[in-house]
Amino acid sequence: MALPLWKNLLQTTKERILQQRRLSLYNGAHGYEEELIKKKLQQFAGGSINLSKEDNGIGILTLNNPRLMNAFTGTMMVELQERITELENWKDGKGLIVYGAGNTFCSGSDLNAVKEISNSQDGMNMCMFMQNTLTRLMRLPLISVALVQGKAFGGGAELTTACDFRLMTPGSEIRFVHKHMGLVPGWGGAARLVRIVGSGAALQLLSGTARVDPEKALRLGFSEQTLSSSDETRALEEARAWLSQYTEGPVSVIRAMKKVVTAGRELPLEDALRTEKDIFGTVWGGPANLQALVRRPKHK
Ligand SMILES: CC[C@@H](C(=O)O)C(=O)SCCNC(=O)CCNC(=O)[C@H](O)C(C)(C)COP(=O)(O)OP(=O)(O)OC[C@H]1O[C@@H](n2cnc3c(N)ncnc32)[C@H](O)[C@@H]1OP(=O)(O)O
Repeated sequence: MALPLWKNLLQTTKERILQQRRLSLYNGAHGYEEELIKKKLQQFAGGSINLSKEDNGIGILTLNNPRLMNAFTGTMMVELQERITELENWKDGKGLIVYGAGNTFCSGSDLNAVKEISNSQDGMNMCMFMQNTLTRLMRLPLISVALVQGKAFGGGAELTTACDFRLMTPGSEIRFVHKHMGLVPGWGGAARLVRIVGSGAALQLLSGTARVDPEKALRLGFSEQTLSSSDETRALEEARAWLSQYTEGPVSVIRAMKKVVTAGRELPLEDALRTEKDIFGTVWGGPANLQALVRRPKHK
């Protein structure tokens, strides 16, 4: 007998919460108090994280606090988590561009807020909150690009590592300034940077607080391309065009492709192979596969 609607909705909501708990890196077992840190972060207001979901399946996530070089206030950290949840539930999503308003990327945490949460408990909870959020961003079944204009400093540099790719505009700069703050990365940036550029280059960038310009980023394999324009609008159009070459095609196949690569990157080999098999099963004999068998495309 079908469940009454309210029970069905409750079940779905419960499943979604459990799913998000499963997805999260940290929970109560790690001493992580999400509701506590969210309440604390809400005390530091300013700026916003905006998301527009376009018909072509590409989302545009805007870090919007240009007066402070798009530094993350507390409410922006909470809004980033809310936008990531929206993106996890966007079943037509294929790609994502993350960029900053005012022709600059992000200069990390809002130092005004950082001063107020410099005690250990708040700092560790903020660290776990942002690691949870950026890990979910990294695992989205969408192909993601950080469009770096101007400066990506500190946590802003770490945010670029949670995207699949980075595109940089002329004159832009990524810089892990943590050492100057008496810190190491706390949002997961070190763990991801090692996997992107290797441990040697990562150690040099972190311990040397090197200015990574577009040319250096290309040499390190940290950036895919230096865009031709540093004009905000034209750079966004170039980023859309670059990403579209990878998101062109059936949404089910693009999302499955990101999932098999995520499995290959994160799982031990045999688990990755089994996950690939399971994901293969979701597209084999599916509409896109059957249509291709009729069309018999020539791959010239
Ligand atoms: C886990 C890492 C994480 C953490 O520990 O929580 C962090 O990210 S710590 C923060 C790391 N980031 C920084 O240290 C960057 C600090 N900012 C700068 O170095 C410079 O602002 C800049 C990014 C190089 C840009 O310099 P410039 O072009 O000269 O602009 P201004 O410095 O004049 O900045 C304009 C305006 O913005 C304010 N601002 C900039 N960054 C921040 C920030 N992270 N927090 C708060 N406010 C910031 C800056 O103070 C200016 O405002 P006014 O002083 O009111 O004019």
